[in-house]
Amino acid sequence: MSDKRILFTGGGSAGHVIVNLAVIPHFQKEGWKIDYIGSKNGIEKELISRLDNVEYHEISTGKLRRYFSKENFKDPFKVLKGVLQSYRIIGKRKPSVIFSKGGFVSVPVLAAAWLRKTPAVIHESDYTPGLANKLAIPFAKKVLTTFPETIQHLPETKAEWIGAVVRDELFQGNREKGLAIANLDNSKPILLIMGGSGGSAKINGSVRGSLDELLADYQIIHICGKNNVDPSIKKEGYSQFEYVNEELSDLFAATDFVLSRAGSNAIFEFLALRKPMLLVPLSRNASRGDQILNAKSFQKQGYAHMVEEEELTGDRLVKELKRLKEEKMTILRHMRNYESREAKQQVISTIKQAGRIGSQK
Ligand SMILES: CC(=O)N[C@H]1[C@@H](OP(=O)(O)OP(=O)(O)OC[C@H]2O[C@@H](n3ccc(=O)[nH]c3=O)[C@H](O)[C@@H]2O)O[C@H](CO)[C@@H](O)[C@@H]1O
Repeated sequence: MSDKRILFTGGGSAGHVIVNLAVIPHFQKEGWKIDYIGSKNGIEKELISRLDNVEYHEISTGKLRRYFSKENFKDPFKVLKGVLQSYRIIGKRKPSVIFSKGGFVSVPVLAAAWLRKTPAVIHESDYTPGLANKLAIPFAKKVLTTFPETIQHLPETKAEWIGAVVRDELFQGNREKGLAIANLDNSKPILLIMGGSGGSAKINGSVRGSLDELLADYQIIHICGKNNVDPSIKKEGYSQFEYVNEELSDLFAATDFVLSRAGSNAIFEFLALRKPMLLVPLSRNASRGDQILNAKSFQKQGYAHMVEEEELTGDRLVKELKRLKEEKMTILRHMRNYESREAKQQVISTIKQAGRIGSQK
């Protein structure tokens, strides 16, 4: 067997795992051994444990909060423990290269990689780098970006724009299967609602408050987030899910329009699949405002309409979703200008180069 070995990290939310899920199968096909460092309870553990032949290692993690909390005093020790644990794992598994998709769990892993002199590559999918990636960049050899504009926020010698990495299987969905899964039909256009991988209370509330008006125009697939399904709502044409794994490609194939948060991975998936979208980015009160930049960039290029969270009311939602339907052809025309670059292949070859393995098989 081959001794090619790679270690992945990234987690906290699905947005920090999905790119790993897209590239891991390619490395597996080429005979690489795969290790993954993640947290004890993060979504990465659940998503990675669904894969065969990936060894998952848990480490202690801290959260980098922008607000006061007693936990802020304990967290530096947890992060330090995470560095020591990662240092031991890297020493034992001896990967030739490490790939990080970001999130808090990745910071100690990258610090340990640097101490072990193991080359590391980071992927940043948002318009501006997140706090975890900012801390980890000094330890990395390369930083790959989804948005071309992100390059200006990164060290020139490390930054490389590669575009969005989308999972292959999302292009292989079947509309009829998707309709059957959601118990819907072809009588009205299908609106898919996704409030990010964790769901959005704000979007869920606005949608449910205007459900009858929305159902007059659309049938709805509502991915609400963990514990957010409301079983008391039983309306024809309205189908709820907590979180979707294998069935996502079929549900996407059944989708005509999208209402979504503006997480980078999700919106590039909708663009690659040519789904006109209305975006409600996470507000500046709850984040560094990266989703607002993601959404503005999409709006500027004609791929999406956008409503800021503070302006979201039931009436506005109904009005904007009617407008989205009316402007479908214009949005699709703009979307045709987007070329889905060979980002995945580029990520893979950059990772291999960083590990000085080149493209040898
Ligand atoms: C609250 C928060 O911190 N959000 C951040 C997080 O978003 P979040 O974790 O929501 O990430 P994204 O929107 O980028 O991606 C979500 C991913 O989960 C997948 N998916 C979602 C629902 C589902 O049921 N099944 C499923 O597979 C989507 O197809 C997509 O690939 O990471 C993104 C990428 O760094 C950032 O832009 C967001 O600001």
